[in-house]
Amino acid sequence: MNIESAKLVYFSPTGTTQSVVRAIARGVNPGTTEEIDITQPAARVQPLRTSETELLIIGVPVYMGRVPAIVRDWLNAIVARNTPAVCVVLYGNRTYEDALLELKTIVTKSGCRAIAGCAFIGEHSFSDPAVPTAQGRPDQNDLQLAETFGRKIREKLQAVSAVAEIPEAKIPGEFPYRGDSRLWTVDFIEVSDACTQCGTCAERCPAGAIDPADAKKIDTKLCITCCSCIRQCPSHARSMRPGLVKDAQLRLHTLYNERKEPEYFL
Ligand SMILES: Cc1cc2nc3c(=O)[nH]c(=O)nc-3n(C[C@H](O)[C@H](O)[C@H](O)COP(=O)(O)O)c2cc1C
Repeated sequence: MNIESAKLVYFSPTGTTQSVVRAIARGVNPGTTEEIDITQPAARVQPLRTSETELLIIGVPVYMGRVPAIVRDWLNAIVARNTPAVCVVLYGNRTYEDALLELKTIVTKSGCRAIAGCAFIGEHSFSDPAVPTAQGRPDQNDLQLAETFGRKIREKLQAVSAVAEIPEAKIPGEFPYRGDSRLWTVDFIEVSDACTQCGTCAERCPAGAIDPADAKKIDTKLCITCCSCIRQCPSHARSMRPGLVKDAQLRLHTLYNERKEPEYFL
């Protein structure tokens, strides 16, 4: 079967998931693509509906070994009918535990057929140039591999005449899921005098945790510690203050400095 269109769906506060999903789509090379970026709260209001005639490439980062809780309700609300789906997780060189299996299970319950899955490595959200973890990932090699994976998906689709004939991908993982998806409630962002109150951080925060009227005010109950505001501040006014997250940054840098390689399952 020929797939004429693909929907690229991703939650990607620091951009690594987005770039791998796009690279896979380049390899698949469908006629048309539509991007559905669910990083912002406003994009998670409408549920997604898909059909058998389009390919879904759906990506999330791994948070505590799991699919981020912030997008789980939206993912569970997807309405699909036999839609072939590619499940993508990005993790920060520690481990993806059961996140890929969890994503596959969610999309399957929504009516998709999970025909492929992969786990790629992205620079850890807590990484910075002084204390890096998986810095610069995904790199050129990763993105080339993502394109190759995309081409293999295309071949898998072309070898059959209907979605029901495509074997489901065997995804590693355990149930009950091992990771505890509860995130830390922590006041860890330092805002310096360089802040111009431009509002970029509040606009891009995936959790709506930053007050648009005062970038120094953060609702720690909503904050998901994704560090998008630190990365995207045009004045470099935001940083991590000492504490739980900063300690984790050093721990990750020390314990997970050996390069891991992407894996894919078809
Ligand atoms: C709250 C939180 C929890 C995370 N948990 C894990 C984890 O369990 N294992 C891991 O290897 N990386 C973990 N990471 C790192 C992200 O999975 C990784 O940096 C990913 O590439 C970020 O994707 P994005 O750039 O699309 O936002 C975590 C990041 C955050 C913010």
